[in-house]
Amino acid sequence: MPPAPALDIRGLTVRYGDAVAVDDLSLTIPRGQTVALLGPNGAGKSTTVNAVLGLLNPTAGEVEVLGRKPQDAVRAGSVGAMLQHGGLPTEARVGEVIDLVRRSFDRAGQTTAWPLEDLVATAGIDGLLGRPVDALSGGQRQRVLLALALVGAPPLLLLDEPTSAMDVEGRRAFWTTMRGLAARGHTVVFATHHLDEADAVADRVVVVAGGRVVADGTTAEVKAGVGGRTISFTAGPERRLDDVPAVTAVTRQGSTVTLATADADTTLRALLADGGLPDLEVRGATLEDAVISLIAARRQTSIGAPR
Ligand SMILES: Nc1ncnc2c1ncn2[C@@H]1O[C@H](COP(=O)(O)OP(=O)(O)OP(=O)(O)O)[C@@H](O)[C@H]1O
Repeated sequence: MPPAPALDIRGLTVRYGDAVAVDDLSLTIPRGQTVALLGPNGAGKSTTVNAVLGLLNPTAGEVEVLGRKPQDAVRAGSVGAMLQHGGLPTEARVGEVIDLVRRSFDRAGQTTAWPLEDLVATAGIDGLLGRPVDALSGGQRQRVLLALALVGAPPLLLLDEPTSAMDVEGRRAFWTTMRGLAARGHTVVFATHHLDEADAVADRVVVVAGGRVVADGTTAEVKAGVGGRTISFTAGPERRLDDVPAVTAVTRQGSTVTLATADADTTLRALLADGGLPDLEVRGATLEDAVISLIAARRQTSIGAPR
C-alpha cells in the first residue's frame, strides 16, 4: 500500500458562531511537496493550519496527518509548526529553551532530537544561544521558533507566515534552509503574503478565499489560469489610449504606459497601427496578478451567495 499522504483534509468546515472561517475545504498533499497557502487576510489559512495541528475541533470534516489523527501525529513528533503567535518562555536563554525541547524529544523515545550543531546551523541561530529570549529581534525570534519546529526532524513542517519579521537576507537564508529540507524529503506547507517567495519556493500553490480553495496547481498553472498579459511601452501624453481593444486597465507613470489586456494580439495590432511602441515589453501574469484576480472573482461570486 502506498504511504498515507502528508496531509489529507476532507470537507473541513470551521465556524465561529455565525461566521464561517473554513468552508468545506478539501486538500491532499503528498509527502515531499512544498506547498504555499495563499489568500487575503481572513481567508482561513491559519484556521486550516490550526485544524491540521489538532488545535481546534472542526465543525465538520476530517483531517488526517501522515495517516493519523492530528493530535496523534503531533504527539508522535511528526509535525513541526511555526505559528503566527508562537510563544517562547520569557526569562530564559535561547539555548535553555532549545535544550529543554530537545530533551523532551529524547525522553519520548519515539523521535531522536536533531543533532544540536546541525540544528543551530540549519535554523541560522548561531550566536543566539546565550541570548535571553526577551532580547531577540522579531526576525531572530522567528529563527528560534524555526529551530524549535525542527527539533524532532519532523517529516511535516507547517509554517504560518514564517518570514513576516525577517529582513531580506534572513528570508533568503530561511528559504535556502527550506529547500534543503524539501530535498531531504520533508513536506513543507507554509502560509504567506509574500507571493514572490511562494513563486520561488513552492512546488504547488493553493489559493484560499472565503474559506475555500479557489485555485490549486503549480505556480505556472495558476498564472496561466489568469490568461491576461501586461504590455508596457513609452509614450507621450498626446497618445490616446482610451479605446484600444481588449484593454482592461491603463496606468501611466511618467512616460511609461502599462496596459493590462485580455487579448495581447488584438491590443498589439491596434497599438502598432496607431504608431510606434518604443521600449515595448510584454509579460504574462505574475503570481500576484493571478492571486488578485482569483480573489476578486471569488468576491464577485460570493456577493449575495448564501454561506
Ligand atoms: N478564534 C476566533 N474566533 C472568531 N473568529 C475567528 C477566530 N479565529 C479566526 N476567526 C475568523 O476566521 C476567519 C479566518 O481567519 P484566519 O486567521 O484563518 O485567516 P488567515 O487566512 O490566516 O488570515 P491572515 O492572512 O490575516 O493571517 C477570519 O474572518 C477571522 O476573523
